[in-house]
Amino acid sequence: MLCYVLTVTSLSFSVPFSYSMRGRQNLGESLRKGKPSILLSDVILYFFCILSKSNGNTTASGRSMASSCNSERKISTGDAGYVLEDVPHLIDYIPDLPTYPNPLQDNPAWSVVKQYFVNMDDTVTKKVVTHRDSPRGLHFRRSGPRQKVYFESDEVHACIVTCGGLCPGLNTVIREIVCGLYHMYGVNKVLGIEGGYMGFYSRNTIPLTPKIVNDIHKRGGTILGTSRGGHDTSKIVDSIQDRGINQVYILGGDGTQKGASAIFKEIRRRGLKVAVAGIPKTIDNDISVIDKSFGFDTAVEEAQRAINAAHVEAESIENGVGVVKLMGRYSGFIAMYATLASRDVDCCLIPESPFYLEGPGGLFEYMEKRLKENGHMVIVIAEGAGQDLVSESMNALGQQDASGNKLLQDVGLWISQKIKEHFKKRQKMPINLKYIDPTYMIRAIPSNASDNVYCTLLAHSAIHGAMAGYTGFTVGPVNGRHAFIPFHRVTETQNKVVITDRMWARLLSSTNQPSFLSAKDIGDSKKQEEESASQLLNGENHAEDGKLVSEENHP
Ligand SMILES: Nc1ncnc2c1ncn2[C@@H]1O[C@H](COP(=O)(O)OP(=O)(O)O)[C@@H](O)[C@H]1O
Ligand SMILES: O=P(O)(O)OC[C@H]1O[C@](O)(COP(=O)(O)O)[C@@H](O)[C@@H]1O
Ligand SMILES: [Mg+2]
Repeated sequence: MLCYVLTVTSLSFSVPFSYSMRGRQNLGESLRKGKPSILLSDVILYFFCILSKSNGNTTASGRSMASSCNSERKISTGDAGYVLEDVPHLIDYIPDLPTYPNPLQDNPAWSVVKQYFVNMDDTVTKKVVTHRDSPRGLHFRRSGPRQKVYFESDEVHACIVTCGGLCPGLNTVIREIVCGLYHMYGVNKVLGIEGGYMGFYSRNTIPLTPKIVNDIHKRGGTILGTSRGGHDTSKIVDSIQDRGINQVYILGGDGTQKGASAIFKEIRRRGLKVAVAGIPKTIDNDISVIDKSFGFDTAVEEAQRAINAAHVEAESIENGVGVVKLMGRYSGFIAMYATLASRDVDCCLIPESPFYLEGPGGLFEYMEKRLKENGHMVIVIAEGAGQDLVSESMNALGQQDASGNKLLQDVGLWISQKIKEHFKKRQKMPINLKYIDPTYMIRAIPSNASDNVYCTLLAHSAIHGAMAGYTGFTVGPVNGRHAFIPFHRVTETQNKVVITDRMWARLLSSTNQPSFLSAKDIGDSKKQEEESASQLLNGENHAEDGKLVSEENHP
């Protein structure tokens, strides 16, 4: 049996985790050295794994399993270093809830599927690259329809809310939740909460039906509106309770998922039969664990148009320089993928890779060389790149938005100005610079075909999970298979481009830009890389592994 109790585990410090003996030795070693960079929660998981060896249970398939009662996490272990990090369920705090047959079994579209209910023991592995002796590592519960559901169709009163910045695909997810609930589960009471979290207690609601949402996937933005700030947990839960809502679908990024986790905890504290499901949204692809976020593909595709325009402009004039700013507050995935896809970019600057302007190996030296060779060049810069340099020269005040996110200086304008000033001094090399900032244009478009399909799967995963009584979870693909993931896993760390991964090397070799790293930096990163490779083999699972770039996905 799985169970969990409440502890505070959000504090982040560092020790690697592994189920294996080798991992235990590493943990001891790391504790002795005080090595930075892993999570307290993983330490808890580690100690649990040792303790749980004597606490055996049997799964539906008859294999031995052990389960955790020592943290807020719902963890069970199995043979060969198998660890399942499960998500909460309504029966964890409301025992004896009745179940009902899943209405999908009478649905003509679904009943033809050979195995339309997911096996209760199916889990999805976080680690796909393994060695013969390495432990199986961390797993998440596979998403999908279950044989028994915990809500009757006419009992369900769902609501949907969208929070944080815009992202292509929000309307598609809204549409697919409404249509999926209606067509798969016969649910027809769905409310849209207007204007983000604060809309729960300060705005009207919109009834959502398949007819109302029929065409919305063709529009950018969110028909519900969105906001930053204004998260008041008890007022939100009061509103959920007062309105008789029992399924809450929350679309948003890392901040939103933290808010969703607080809502889930308050709902559980009050003992309400309300399922809370998160659908991760971030155009920056900065949410960890999941393979990638919806809207990201669309953003990369749309960025091509801006890069192309910059290239056409730059190519048409002597010493033409095109500068394109793309979104990416802390993670440079859009800039990296847009650069790799375009082949017209000569330099890509991202937050994860610090750069400098002057002197040997700096940006200006590279620009001079490139302009001499080619007569024009294109620079792509992520909005969060070089913020330390910008703050230095602009005396930034450390302002924040309503959600507490750091407000960034316009690095695109800043770098354009710096480049102009530099080449003005170099009289023999006058340049012509065009700066393009397509950021909000990219964010406001509807999702492309592949994101639309992806949004549908995310919406369906969330619906199947909520109907099956799971709660306090977010959904997303892990190594290509959709899974239910506990909130804390996606909020503890951010997904970032790993500049020691092969993907960044591919980018450097395709643009030929300097790495801006000193020999010492390279030595340090190599050491880190070796350490993380050995941690990977020891079965440690870091939420910050950048799925889009990690070696796991790019052989
Ligand atoms: N730690 C937190 N706890 C509760 N709510 C939060 C937290 N961080 C952010 N939020 C709320 O989540 C919503 C969206 O957050 P924001 O950071 O703006 O966007 P995103 O979810 O895209 O990261 C806001 O309403 C904000 O108040
Ligand atoms: O101007 P806004 O609405 O605050 O949005 C700017 C931010 O939104 C983003 O597009 C996405 O941020 P979130 O996903 O955290 O909302 C960032 O790239 C950007 O810095
Ligand atoms: Mg965010």
